[in-house]
Amino acid sequence: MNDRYPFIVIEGLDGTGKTTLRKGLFRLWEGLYGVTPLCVLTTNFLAVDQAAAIVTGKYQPNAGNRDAYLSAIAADKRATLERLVLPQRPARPVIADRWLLSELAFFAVKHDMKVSKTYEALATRLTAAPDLTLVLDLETDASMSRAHARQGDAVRADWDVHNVQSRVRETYESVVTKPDGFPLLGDVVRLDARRPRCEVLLAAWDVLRERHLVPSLTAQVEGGENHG
Ligand SMILES: Cc1cn([C@H]2C[C@H](O)[C@@H](COP(=O)(O)OP(=O)(O)O)O2)c(=O)[nH]c1=O
Repeated sequence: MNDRYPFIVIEGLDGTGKTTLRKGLFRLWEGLYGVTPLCVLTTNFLAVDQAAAIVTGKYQPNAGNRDAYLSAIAADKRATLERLVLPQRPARPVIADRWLLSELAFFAVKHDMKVSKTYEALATRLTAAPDLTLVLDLETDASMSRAHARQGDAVRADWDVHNVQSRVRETYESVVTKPDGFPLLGDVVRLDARRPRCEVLLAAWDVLRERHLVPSLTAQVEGGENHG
């Protein structure tokens, strides 16, 4: 096992179980290896001068602020890579709650922008890809009712509605079925999120193991190595 830990992205509609899976992976890494992952979000407001463009472009999207928003999230992602993800990878895995796929869907749904066009705009600014993008897939009705049942859930009328979420899901699907066109997503693996959460966690862990993204426990014991 080299000392480079993986950068893992979890994508999926609200309510599909991203937080649940992230917490499960976090505990497995801590419990099995004594290594605490770093968890980041799709936007971390690290490019401070871009914060206003991010908030306006996300919550009041219109044709006039589209390009400024795209450029702002590219700058924020670049700052997140340079200041959080890349420096931490020698020491711990990094798990992102949403990353590029969510942005492709936002621009497709809100601005009718082709995913290839959004991708190109972001790709020119990004220096590194995750090893893996896990896409939690669940019928829109089911994800929405899970999300709405959540305590304190803030529902947005222009986003958390069935026809919008269905279009977001269709966009995910269009990308997941053509991953070769989107190398900055890393390996893209769809997980069936209808299953009980322990099965989803096991499936995700199997994907990591198959790709040698988790250290082998035997090697660790034999080598007396402790990554903590
Ligand atoms: C994964 C999962 C979550 N839930 C609940 C827990 C949460 O209240 C809600 C949403 O899960 P959550 O993990 O918060 O999803 P996301 O981060 O993608 O929005 O659904 C279930 O009822 N069953 C499940 O299998």
